[in-house]
This record gives sequence, C-alpha cells and structure tokens, in this order.
Amino acid sequence: MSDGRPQAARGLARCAGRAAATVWRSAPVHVLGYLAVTLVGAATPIAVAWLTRAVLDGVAARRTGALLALAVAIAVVTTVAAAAAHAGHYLRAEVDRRAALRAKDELFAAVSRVTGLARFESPAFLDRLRLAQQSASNPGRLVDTALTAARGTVTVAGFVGSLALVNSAFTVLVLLSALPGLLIELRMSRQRAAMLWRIGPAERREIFYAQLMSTADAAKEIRLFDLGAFLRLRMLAELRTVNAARRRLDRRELAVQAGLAGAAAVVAGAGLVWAILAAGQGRLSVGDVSMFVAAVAGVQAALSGTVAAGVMAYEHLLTFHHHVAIVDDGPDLPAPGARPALPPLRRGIELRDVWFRYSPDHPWILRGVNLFIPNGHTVALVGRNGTGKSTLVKLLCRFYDPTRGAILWDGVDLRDVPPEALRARIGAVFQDFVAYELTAADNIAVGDLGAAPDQERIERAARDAGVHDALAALPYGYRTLLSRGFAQDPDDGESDADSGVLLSGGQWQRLALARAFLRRDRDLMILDEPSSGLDPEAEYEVHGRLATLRSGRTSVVITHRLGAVRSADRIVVLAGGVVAEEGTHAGLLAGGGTYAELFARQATGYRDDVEVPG
Ligand SMILES: Nc1ncnc2c1ncn2[C@@H]1O[C@H](COP(=O)(O)OP(=O)(O)OP(=O)(O)O)[C@@H](O)[C@H]1O
Repeated sequence: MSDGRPQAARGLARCAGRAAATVWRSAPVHVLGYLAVTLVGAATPIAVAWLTRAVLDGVAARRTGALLALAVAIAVVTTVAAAAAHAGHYLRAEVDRRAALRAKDELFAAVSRVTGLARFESPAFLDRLRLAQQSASNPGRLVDTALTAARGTVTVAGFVGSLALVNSAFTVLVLLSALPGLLIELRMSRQRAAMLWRIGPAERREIFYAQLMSTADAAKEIRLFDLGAFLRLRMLAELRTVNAARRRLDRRELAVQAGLAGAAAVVAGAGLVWAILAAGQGRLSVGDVSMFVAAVAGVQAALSGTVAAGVMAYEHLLTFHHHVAIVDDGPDLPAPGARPALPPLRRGIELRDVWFRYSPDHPWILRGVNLFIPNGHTVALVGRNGTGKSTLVKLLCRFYDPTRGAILWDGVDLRDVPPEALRARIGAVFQDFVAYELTAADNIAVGDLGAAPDQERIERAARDAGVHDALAALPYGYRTLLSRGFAQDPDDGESDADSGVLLSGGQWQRLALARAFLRRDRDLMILDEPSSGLDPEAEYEVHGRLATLRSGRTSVVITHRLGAVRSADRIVVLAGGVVAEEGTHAGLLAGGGTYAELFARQATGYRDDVEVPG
C-alpha cells in the first residue's frame, strides 16, 4: 500500500476512471439528466447576452416591433434556466447519494476481505481508512465538478467567440490571465491533500477522545476519576493542531485568491476603459459595449468557475485514491495455494518451532513453541500474564501467521488453507468477546449466521450456557435489545428509551458462551478465559457442560482458574515464550514446577480463610 503522497498522473487517471465507473453504475439515468440540465445552464448566459444586445440595438434603432418578441424570448430562456437549476440540484444530490452508497459498499466489502488483524493495528491503514470513508461522496462530487467544468468550458467558448468579434487581442489576454491561477490552484490542491494526510493521526485522536467522552462504557471511570477536563483538553489540543494546519493553508489560499481576483479586476477594468473609448469614437455601438462587458465578465466568471471546479475535482481525486488503494489492496496474509478447503481434523494440530512477534519492532512473544494438540483432547494453556497464551490462539485462528515455524492441521500448513475454511472449523469465545448492541437472539445467532439459526437452536445454546432464564425474563424476551443507546420497541419499531436493557458481566459472558455453543460441532473449540466473570457455581456448571458437549472433540482452554483445568487431558504451561511444562494435573503437581507453584498459591488463597465446619 502506498503512502499518502500525491499520486502520479497515471494513478490519478485510474482513480478518475474508477470514480466515473462507480457513478455511472450507480445512477446512469440521473447522470444523463444532470448532464442535460447542465448544458442548458451553460448555454443560458450566452443566449441572454445575445438577446440583450439585440434589445439594446433595437431600442437604439427604434425597432419596437421586434422588442416584444425579444423580451418574451429572454423571459422564456431565464425561466427554463431557473427550472434547470432546481432540477440540477435534485439530480446532483441523488447522484451523490447513490454513488456514495456504492462506494461505501465497495469500501467495506474490501475491509471485510482483510482476513488478519495486523492491518487494523496499523496507524497508516487506519488513517487511510478514515480518509477513504470521508471520500465516499467524492465520485458523485466528481461528476458535479466535472460537469461544472464542462458547463464553464461551454460558457467560456461561447463568450470567447462573442468577445473575439469585438476585440480578438483582448480575448487572448483574458484567457492567458486565467493560466497562472490554474497552476497555482493545482499546487494548492496538492498541498491540501498532503495536509489532510498529515493531520490524519491528530484527527483520529480527536475522534477517539470525543467518543470516549460520549460512550456509556467509559462514563463510570471518567466520572469516578474526574477525567472529563483531562480528556476534553486533550481533545481540544488535537483539534487545535488540526485547525492550525488547516488555517495555515487557508491563509495561503486567501492571499492567492485575493491576488488572482485583483489581476482579473485589472484586466476587466482595462477592457471597460477601452470599450468606452471605442464607443466614444463611434467604433462600437451601445449593444456592442453591453455585449463586450457581459462577455468579459462572463469569460472571467466562467473561467474562474471552471478552474475552481477542475481544482476541486483534482482534490477529490487525491482523496479518492485512498478508497481505491484500500479496495485494490492485495490480501493481507499470503494467499493460499490451490487447496480450497480443510478436511475435518483427524490426528491433531501441531505447532512446530513457532516464533512470533507482532512486528519487527516488537519483542518476541513466542520463541520456538513446540506443541501437539491431539484430536479429541482438551488442552489447557496456563501461565502468567503476558506469556502469550491469547497470542497463541490467535495464531491458531490465523489472525496472524507465525513469524517463523509453522502450524500444521493434520500436517497441512495453515498458510496453505483459505482462512475462512479454517475458521469454519473453529468455535471460540475470546477473552475480549464483543457485546453487540443487538437483540439477545441476534447476539447468539451471530455465532453461526451461515446456518440461519432458528429460535430453537438459539434457546438450546442459551440453556447450555445457563443464560436462558435470564434472557427469557427480559422485557421482550429474546427480542430485547441489549443496549441503552439504540432503544427501540421491537413490536412497533418506535424509539422507546425503556425497551433496551444491559446485562451483567457474567450474563454477557454466558451469552458469549452460548454464541460459541452454536458452533459446538466444530473441530476445534477455543475458550479464552470463558469463565472469568462467572460465579463459582456457574463456573462449575459451565465447565461440566462444556466437558459433556465437547467430549471427544478438540478444545484449547485458557484460564487462570486452575481448578477448572484439572480435568484437561493435557496442561501446557507457557513461560518465556516456550512450552515450559506439559502434562496432566497430577503429573505437573508432582513435578513441582511453575504449575505446581501457581496451583498451590491459588489453593492456599482459598484455604487460608476457610473455617472448616465442625
Ligand atoms: N496486538 C498486539 N500488538 C502488540 N503487542 C501485543 C498485541 N497483543 C498482545 N501483545 C503483547 O503480547 C504479549 C502477550 O500477550 P497475550 O495477550 O498473548 O498474553 P496472555 O498470556 O494471554 O496474557 P493474559 O494472561 O494477561 O491474558 C503481551 O506482552 C502483550 O503486550
């Protein structure tokens, strides 16, 4: 993916082609209609200028008979022009809307095609994504600016012809006077695009602070720690940085615009002086003077409008290239070879000398992990905080590829398998599972949308996770929205502040488990801290149910509650980026290593305060 520097002409031409295709495919009829009314708008000032000239010459020659017809013609032309302007407004807005819809669809389809997580942790990608989102309306606007430029060109051509009839040398001067403006404006556009890229990180941080201050999730801590002023000042500091960059450019633009307007006024003034002198000497009629003045003003206005539109189109293209870059970007993880699918697990999953770090600038997290997860077994991953347990399961899901070494599914390297084929064989509850602001039923159904889960399956999964009773007791049962921010009455769709509810932490965790239970038949189940928020009774119950449901299937469980992993077929202790210990609960206790130490510490924590009854 390229950086944010202005694109070469070929790149811009490609972006223009893509924008034109987006617009044409999304609203062909509206584009044609807009083109038609634009041409009408372009021809109007020329027609009015010629008709006015005829009126003035008619008045001077006292040809009153023709004057009425000319007046009617002027009225008709201006009425049609006004109607065309209104129709143009509507058509332009509709083209914008339709093209933006298509561009957003294209963009987010591309974002969904990103299979790994690394891009979402890259500031450059996030900056580009934000600019690409902002440029979704650009294809529509490009049509607008292109047509404005076309209309301006038609008007310029018409007036130039008229002006040339009166004074050809002056015509050349007027045209040439627009050239420096065009070049300067194009340069400013490039500077503007570069500035937008530069301020991207500050703008994203400003949005981050603003969102933090507006969400319920952060509201507790912000109030308790009295962070309001701290966050607001940080947000304002970012905004000031952004404003300063924009202001610098606006000021430069203001100076340039003032210079250009002054030059245009000098040229127009000189033309007017010449015309008056020429009329005094009898070389121009009154109508000619009127025509000349209208033509100079018309050419200058149309030229500056055309230049502005062209420059705007250029600017739109410079930002739209971020959209094209994301849509055209290749796969983030190396694409697999010919293997289209992944067969069911038979023997097991092997991590062979797996090394991993999040980027070349980050420290090694895994330093040569060798581990075999036999099919049908439950393997528990334990270890101190930050030893790489969650990282390891992210590699199992191929959210990242190992930096060195390989992960083999029955001997097949995961890099040779399409990520979606791998993920179709996995069920998971992640430590940082998502609490979707959707209904309770949808929150479970998202676990397996491919199978179009029905209410019966959803309820069964909820019962298995021990959350059915809580969900059934909600105001609208499973149809209740689990959000206080998007509250909506499910019966009539009306906004209803009291219709949404929030679940407790443990209830959310059970719901996430229910989501995973929809995928209970998958080859591999990953449970990263599945019970940290559950009460002891629920934890015992959920682990028991998991053991039954998953019996004979492969599972990887991460937990710090060591009591819950006693029954695992194999317990693996990660430390220092490698497998430090491996064995059964009894074997590891007998070994007296890290596991035995962690287990003993946890067990004493429970025992110390317990008064044994009797
Ligand atoms: N996306 C990331 N980018 C950079 N570093 C990361 C990322 N995710 C985790 N790390 C780092 O990798 C290390 C291992 O993190 P990981 O979450 O795998 O540990 P863990 O063993 O699951 O810890 P815990 O028991 O606290 O959940 C940590 O030092 C963490 O800072």
